[in-house]
Amino acid sequence: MAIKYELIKVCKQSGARLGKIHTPHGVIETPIFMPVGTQATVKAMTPEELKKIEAQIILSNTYHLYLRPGHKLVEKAGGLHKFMNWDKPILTDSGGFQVFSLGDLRKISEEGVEFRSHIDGSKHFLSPEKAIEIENSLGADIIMAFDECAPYPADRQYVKNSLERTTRWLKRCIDAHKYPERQALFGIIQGGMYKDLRHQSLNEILSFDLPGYAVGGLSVGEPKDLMYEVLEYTTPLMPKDKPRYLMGVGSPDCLIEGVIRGIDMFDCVHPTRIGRNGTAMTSIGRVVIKNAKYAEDFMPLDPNCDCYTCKSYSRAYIRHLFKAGEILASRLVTYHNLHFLLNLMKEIRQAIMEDRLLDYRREFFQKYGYTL
Ligand SMILES: O=c1[nH]cnc2cc3nc(NCCN4CCOCC4)[nH]c3cc12
Repeated sequence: MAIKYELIKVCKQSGARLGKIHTPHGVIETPIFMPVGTQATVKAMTPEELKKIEAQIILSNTYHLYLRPGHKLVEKAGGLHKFMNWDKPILTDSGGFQVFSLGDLRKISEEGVEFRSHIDGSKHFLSPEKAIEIENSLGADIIMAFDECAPYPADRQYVKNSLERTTRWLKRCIDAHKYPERQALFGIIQGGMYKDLRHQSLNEILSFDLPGYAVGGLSVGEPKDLMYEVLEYTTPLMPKDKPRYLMGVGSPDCLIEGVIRGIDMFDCVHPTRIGRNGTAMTSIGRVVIKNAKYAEDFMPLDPNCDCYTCKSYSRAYIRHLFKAGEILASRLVTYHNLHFLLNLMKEIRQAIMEDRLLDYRREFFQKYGYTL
């Protein structure tokens, strides 16, 4: 088996789970947040810095690496781990989501999707077989099936047709997968915001015995409460002995709410993307550092944080770096934001261990300024 999920404990206060995923590149403690390294780098971070903040697994994008530098080149380099000098677990998505959201989508058919590259406009075709070929070349420990993430909103019939095609595509992914013993293929549950369609997709995807499953089709612009509602009638029907991955999530409140609803794995570009724009996630809410009010503020970004950025620099200095267009600006706030989310997950794991996750949520929300 490419990976083994070990369920350690279920929180008495909620559906939250504490677990471990054993992979060929090491163990992942769940619930976990996966920093996104789209083009074989978590932007502005070195692998050593990622290890310093205790990142346990990172995500890379198949669509981007196929277009540039090409999956065959990465394979020649010895695979993604060697190419990017990251010896811990890696997860790659299948590229489907990026094609729908980035590429100039030309047409979608039973065979796959034809699109133009967002880099040079060149024409390409991605199918379940092609996606798996690319992911096999990249060599990630966990690879995602080629699916369609239905847009939001979308009408019932479209969502039904789309989820049924995603199921047919999953079968083709399984048949095309060359290394099931060392790369764990996860299926992705679709079904939009329709309870009956979610259950149909769940039954179809779970009919394939896979090492893990993702909840797709969420974090696509729907209200957060709607996302929580879909999770409430989806995760309880997922296998307890397999990891559950909520794709594209997210912000601190969504991470806590997702864990409470039984999710084990999360990824989002949020902390790194807003970090590069100078927005810091702190224990007392967001700090938009370019704001003039920080010009002579010699406090750390987050007075309650013990990360390198917060121990070494002031808000005034970091604001100066952004105003001066210095590269270090992005690095310091990215470093802090990732540390903030990874530390949040560590505190969540501790709260599950002590059966006090709902208390933790209340305390965090009060400090962070969320409303329950
Ligand atoms: O069904 C899916 N299948 C395969 N990959 C996905 C990736 C996904 N990513 C999001 N949301 C990401 C939303 N981001 C939030 C931050 O800003 C960029 C977009 N939702 C997603 C759904 C899927």
